Amino acid sequence: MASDSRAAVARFIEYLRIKTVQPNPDYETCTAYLRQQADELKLKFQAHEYVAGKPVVVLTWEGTEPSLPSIILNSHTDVVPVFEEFWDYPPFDAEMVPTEDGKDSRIYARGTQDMKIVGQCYLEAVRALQEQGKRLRRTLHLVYVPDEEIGGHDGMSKFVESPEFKALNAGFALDEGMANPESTVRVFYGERAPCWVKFRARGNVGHGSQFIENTAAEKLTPIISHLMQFRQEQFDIFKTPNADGSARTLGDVTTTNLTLLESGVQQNVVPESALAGFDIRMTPSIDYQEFRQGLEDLGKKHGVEVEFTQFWGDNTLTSTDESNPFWTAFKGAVDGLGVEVFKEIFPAATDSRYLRRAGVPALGVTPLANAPILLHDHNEFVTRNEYLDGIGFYITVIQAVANVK
Ligand SMILES: CSCC[C@H](NC(C)=O)C(=O)O
Ligand SMILES: [Zn+2]
Ligand SMILES: [Zn+2]
Repeated sequence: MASDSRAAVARFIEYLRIKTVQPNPDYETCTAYLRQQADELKLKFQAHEYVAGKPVVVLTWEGTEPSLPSIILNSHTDVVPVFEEFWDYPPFDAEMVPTEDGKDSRIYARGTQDMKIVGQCYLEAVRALQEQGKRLRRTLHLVYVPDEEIGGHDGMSKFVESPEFKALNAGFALDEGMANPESTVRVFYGERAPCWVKFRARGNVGHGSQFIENTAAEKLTPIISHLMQFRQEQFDIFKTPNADGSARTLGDVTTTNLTLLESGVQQNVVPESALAGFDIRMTPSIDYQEFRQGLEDLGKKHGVEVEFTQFWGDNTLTSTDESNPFWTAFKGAVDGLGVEVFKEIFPAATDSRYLRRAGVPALGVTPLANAPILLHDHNEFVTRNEYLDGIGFYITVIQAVANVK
């Protein structure tokens, strides 16, 4: 833990108060804050703008063996919008509210869980290690990316393609995970891939009182039925326990949701067009290209246009066995802390997918056990002790992975 926990909490609060909220995040103030941190910690500071106004900030602490592949400690700086009227405390004040037993305080702010706690813990862990006079073998790059919450297309996606990224010579990365109401810390070694597909049907029009044939809705209906049936099959699998009796997780199955329906102008007019859009998340064990082809064939069979607005075709997983020395180091460190980890596939999409596809093994971890899942929710909070324990977690874990030989 940091030697001065009061100051560590004050810095977290300062970070939380920066309104990096989509759709107009204040990245300028955020970058100034990170520059200040870099100055205090004597870290090399770089800000790269692959898209104007959307900085990727890299803070570097050189290791004693800088030729070894480095460690990326990644976090995104943006946060999702709020419905302020549903919050008990202003979402960008980071108010500290004592818990009922008086032993802790809740810090309420958008981004506490997702994921400013992680970004600030990295900084505090480096500060504590420096105060202890430690040097690490491998170079650390604390990477602060924009726009993860809207897909990372102008952030991590562009960064991993850049010469600046290649120059980092990264060998391993830590990124975000998710809180766990259970007692274990969730560790994500892969992600489900987004497949966002739209089916647009066009058909005959006419008076709503007639038997019009080949209407747009008539063409779209079997497609919706087909995908709803697939949804049910997967849901049934999800509800069936594993052979060892444990519950399946979302990462084990493919989910399908009908999220867009557009059609119609007036109730007695048969519409010319109808659209159904689905948010499908593919579990990494299926063949993504085959799945995509199946959707294209489905559209063709019913004479309907198919458009993929998002399709992630890579299912690289991070090894969680002895073949990956960073996993061994990570697991040994958390075991030493008495923390039990639960390995999972992340149900949604994070910037880790860009890192894994670029060949950098990544683990997604947010050290919040016995904590409600509040990302994107009203009244998002973490407690002061969770934050301070998080710093302790990273002090141990960062040393372990950065000292891998
Ligand atoms: C396909 S880009 C969208 C990214 C977003 N990420 C999260 C973590 O919510 C999602 O999975 O919906
Ligand atoms: Zn996040
Ligand atoms: Zn998020």
